[in-house]
Amino acid sequence: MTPYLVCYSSQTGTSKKLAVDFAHEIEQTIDHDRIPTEENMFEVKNISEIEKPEDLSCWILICFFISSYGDGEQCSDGEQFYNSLRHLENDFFKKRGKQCEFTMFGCGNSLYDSYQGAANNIQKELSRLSFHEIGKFGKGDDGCNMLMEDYDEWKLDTISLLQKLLKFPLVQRTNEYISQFEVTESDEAEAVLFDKSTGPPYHEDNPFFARIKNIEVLTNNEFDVKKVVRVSFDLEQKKTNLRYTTGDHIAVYPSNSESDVRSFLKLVGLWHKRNQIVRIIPVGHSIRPFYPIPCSYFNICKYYLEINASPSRKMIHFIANTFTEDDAAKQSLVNMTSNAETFAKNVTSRHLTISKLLEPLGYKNFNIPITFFMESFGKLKPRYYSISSSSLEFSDMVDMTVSLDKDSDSHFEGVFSKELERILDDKRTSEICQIDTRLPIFMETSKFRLPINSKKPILLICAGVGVAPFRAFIREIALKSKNAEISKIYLYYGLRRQDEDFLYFEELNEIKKKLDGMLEVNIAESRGAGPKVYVQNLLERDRIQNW
Ligand SMILES: Cc1cc2nc3c(=O)[nH]c(=O)nc-3n(C[C@H](O)[C@H](O)[C@H](O)COP(=O)(O)O)c2cc1C
Repeated sequence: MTPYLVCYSSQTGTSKKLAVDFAHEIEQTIDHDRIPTEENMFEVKNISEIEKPEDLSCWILICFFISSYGDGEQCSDGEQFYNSLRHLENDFFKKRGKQCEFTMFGCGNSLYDSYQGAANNIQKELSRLSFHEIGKFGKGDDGCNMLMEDYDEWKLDTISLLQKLLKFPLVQRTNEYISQFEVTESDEAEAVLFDKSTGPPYHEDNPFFARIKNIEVLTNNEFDVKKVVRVSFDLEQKKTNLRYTTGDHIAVYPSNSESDVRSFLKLVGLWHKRNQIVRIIPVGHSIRPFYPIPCSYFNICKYYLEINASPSRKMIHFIANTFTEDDAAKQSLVNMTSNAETFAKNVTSRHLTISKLLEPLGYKNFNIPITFFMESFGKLKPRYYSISSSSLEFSDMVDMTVSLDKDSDSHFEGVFSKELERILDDKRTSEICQIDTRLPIFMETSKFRLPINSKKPILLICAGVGVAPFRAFIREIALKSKNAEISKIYLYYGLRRQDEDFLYFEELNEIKKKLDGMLEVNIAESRGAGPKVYVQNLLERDRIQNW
């Protein structure tokens, strides 16, 4: 067992990514030749892997990375841990003569009322149990695109504090880049991509390649600026045993577009070698390979590496000082990173990818090894969506409703949005209007559920594509209405223009007729011919109603 633990709780992977990075960075500062251990000293674990909170005293120090969900609540992987923690008596660890220390970094979004609720709650409980907190409580704010900035600043302070307290023998750091990977070219056959032969159970590390049964555009605007599509997947349940409950989430692994892969491989000088099979093996223990070995450069970049991730200020600063000898290019990057606000304005808020950022400075002026990006960007993350079908109605099929992320001003397009656009194009051009595409998916359970057997009215409030899970709930209630008494549903739905982006218009009208007064649809139109109306205006109007 290692003496130090880095423990994360995460819904969509941000905290996990930071925890892995933190362990990796601190390991890099330790001179392992002068310390009698063969393994790394910082182990990374998901919070759900800690069987009981009493076990926390096994480690000298625990560095927590905790994300908040719901209304300042724990992510699903952290719920059980937090509940058990709350049941321990005051000063639990002190009374047992244990001296335990922790650091805390929370991931949250300041637009939520309970900003950092989950991290705050764990911190409070640990202090009550006489865990001693070291350093500053770090808070990463996703709300103003500052999460990575906040993290980098906290990391710098925390690592130097831990170095002093734990008295590690330190390696001398320079601007020199030392790769954490060993790269060898190979003439072997490529390993199977996303091993399709692995059967159930399907999960994040073993997604199911689901066939797209149907894809349709739900919006109706001339220039398709805000396009929303419904995608239906065949779950092939008899074979896969994949199940979901209405209100759950579906996660999809997108792949990077060929043009993005081309730009990226040109940047790292490997486009001409794109089909070369390579073995890229991590040297230390802190990074695990997230791609098959051996694999071609092209496939690593297309299916596994997050090449469109947002570059951090620290990363660009390092590139300026380490990977270019061109003074003009260097100076331009140094200016860009001079302070957090300039960087956020010029890079982060413009959604610049690394290829787009460096292209105007000339790819030939940089000599950046692909391994640097493998360390910095990591694995292509799955994208999570609310399921918009009812499992009671269709157990063998799952629908999701996706708004395609496209910003014509900054030329930004989301990775999955681009892929869906391509699939729509393929469908349009194929003669029989059919699609033959499979995408890697898995299911994620959630706490978002209809009340059980309640006769109370149900109030559903949403805007735009937020109607997705409500469509599933409404369809489910309509199905139940055949055999049972149901609650009255009030839907408050904000949209821009009824004739353009009223998603599921016909479906909702049909259900409304069928439910005979038990579904009330209230539309707030913000860009229609009349005055701007938002859902809050309708709620204010109807607040006297007896919901
Ligand atoms: C549905 C939802 C609810 C959220 N609720 C909160 C919240 O109550 N408080 C908060 O500080 N952040 C909240 N967040 C923001 C996330 O904590 C933040 O984006 C974080 O970086 C996600 O980390 P993860 O990828 O590790 O799950 C919420 C995000 C989502 C999508």
